[in-house]
Amino acid sequence: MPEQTNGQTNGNNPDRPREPIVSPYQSKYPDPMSNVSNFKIIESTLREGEQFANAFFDTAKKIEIAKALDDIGVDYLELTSPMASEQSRLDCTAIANLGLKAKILTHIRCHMDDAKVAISTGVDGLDVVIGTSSYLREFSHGKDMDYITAKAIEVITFIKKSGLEVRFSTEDSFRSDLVDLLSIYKAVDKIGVNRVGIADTVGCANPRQVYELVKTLRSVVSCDIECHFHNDTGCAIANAYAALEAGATHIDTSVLGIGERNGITPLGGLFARMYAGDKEYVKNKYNLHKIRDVENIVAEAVDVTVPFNNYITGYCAFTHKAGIHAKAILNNPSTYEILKPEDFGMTRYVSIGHRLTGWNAVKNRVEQLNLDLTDEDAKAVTQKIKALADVHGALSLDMVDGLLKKFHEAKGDGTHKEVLNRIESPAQIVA
Ligand SMILES: CC(=O)SCCNC(=O)CCNC(=O)[C@H](O)C(C)(C)COP(=O)(O)OP(=O)(O)OC[C@H]1O[C@@H](n2cnc3c(N)ncnc32)[C@H](O)[C@@H]1OP(=O)(O)O
Ligand SMILES: O=C(O)CCC(=O)C(=O)O
Ligand SMILES: [Zn+2]
Repeated sequence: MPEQTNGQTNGNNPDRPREPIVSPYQSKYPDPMSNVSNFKIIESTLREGEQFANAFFDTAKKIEIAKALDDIGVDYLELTSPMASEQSRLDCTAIANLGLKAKILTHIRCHMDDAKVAISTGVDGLDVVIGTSSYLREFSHGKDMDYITAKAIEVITFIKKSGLEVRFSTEDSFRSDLVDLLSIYKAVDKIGVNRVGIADTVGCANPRQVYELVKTLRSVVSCDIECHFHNDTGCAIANAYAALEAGATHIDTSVLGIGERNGITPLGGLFARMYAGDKEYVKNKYNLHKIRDVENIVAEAVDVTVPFNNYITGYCAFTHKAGIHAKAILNNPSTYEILKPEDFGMTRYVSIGHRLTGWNAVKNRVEQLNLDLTDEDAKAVTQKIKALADVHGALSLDMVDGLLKKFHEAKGDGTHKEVLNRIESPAQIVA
């Protein structure tokens, strides 16, 4: 049994019962609009992620990340525009030639020059974007909707002629006029664009607004619908889920959510959310055990640590602490877990060396250590752990084990109660 030293015991027990995830609020009937059980991931760590403040990926690192994401089974990899720099262009070509299973896309402005250079890199498809909100029309490119529509048609037609997949996206969609949006999406759908994209560029949208816009768009275009959500106001994962419920087909992600400002929908967070929606679809399609590896590669590359409360891989994502939780978790992990750690290559821990612990969790540790102690004994040691933790803070698992072993030894000659009374500090346990 692998052990932790920070007061945590591995509570995994394969003999314990597990139940399927069931929510009484889950609809009993299939929703024909919803793509929660049928979606694709456009992984943009190598595009949006490169826009993260700390990001600088050299060619070798981009290739390492691309391969790691390909191992996970993401459907697409989106790369920085080849117009960004000469090295960006060379990197696009290099990754397009790796022979990965994922389709390779690059991201360009709605501009013929960009399209020509992008096509020459050998990627499988181009993601074309142009801002349609009044902010971007006035302060970014300065073009009106007539110009944007005509240019979109010209660029898409050109890309299609080259045989590549093409997506057309409006930047800042949620601050754009609805009639403008639907008109341009209809126009590009008519000429055979493969996907249209909605982008919450400033992270202003909420799930209800997302649902409404995607549902409306779904009734207007026949092509696929991609969605891109920034996380400025904390809705990026929920918005992705709402978009899929409303009929979107593709979601943009990045590893750890890195991107411009505080980033976009994180890949791991999307996995967690979608697993709760349709576990079998997510487990069968994606290699969930690899998420930790790619997060570690990216975290190191951009010089950050994986957040303590990260979805799935945060250090406490599967740690249970309070006595009430610990007892129930040890009886049946589904009581307090919606995600099975083992499905993600992770391990559950039960933390017992603190003042919130309960005798059931301590008794479980007694059993793991094969000690012959009664329930009353476990309760007595639990009280000692609490008393020590009140004064000295949390005890490590080694300390808890030491206390249990000392108590157990002393039981042989009947001095266990005295031994417990004598211990006034953790130092005395190891003495
Ligand atoms: C919301 C997003 O994240 S969109 C993706 C953002 N990605 C990037 O910006 C990629 C990295 N960018 C770059 O390397 C550079 O900005 C380049 C190479 C794309 C352009 O560089 P520059 O020519 O020096 O222009 P600059 O960055 O100052 O301004 C952007 C130019 O693109 C134009 N533009 C902006 N958005 C678009 C668009 N979607 N479609 C067409 N043109 C656009 C602007 O009007 C401006 O043109 P100007 O040169 O006539 O002023
Ligand atoms: O191309 C897109 O759909 C999104 C572009 C982008 O990064 C954004 O609008 O935030
Ligand atoms: Zn973005």
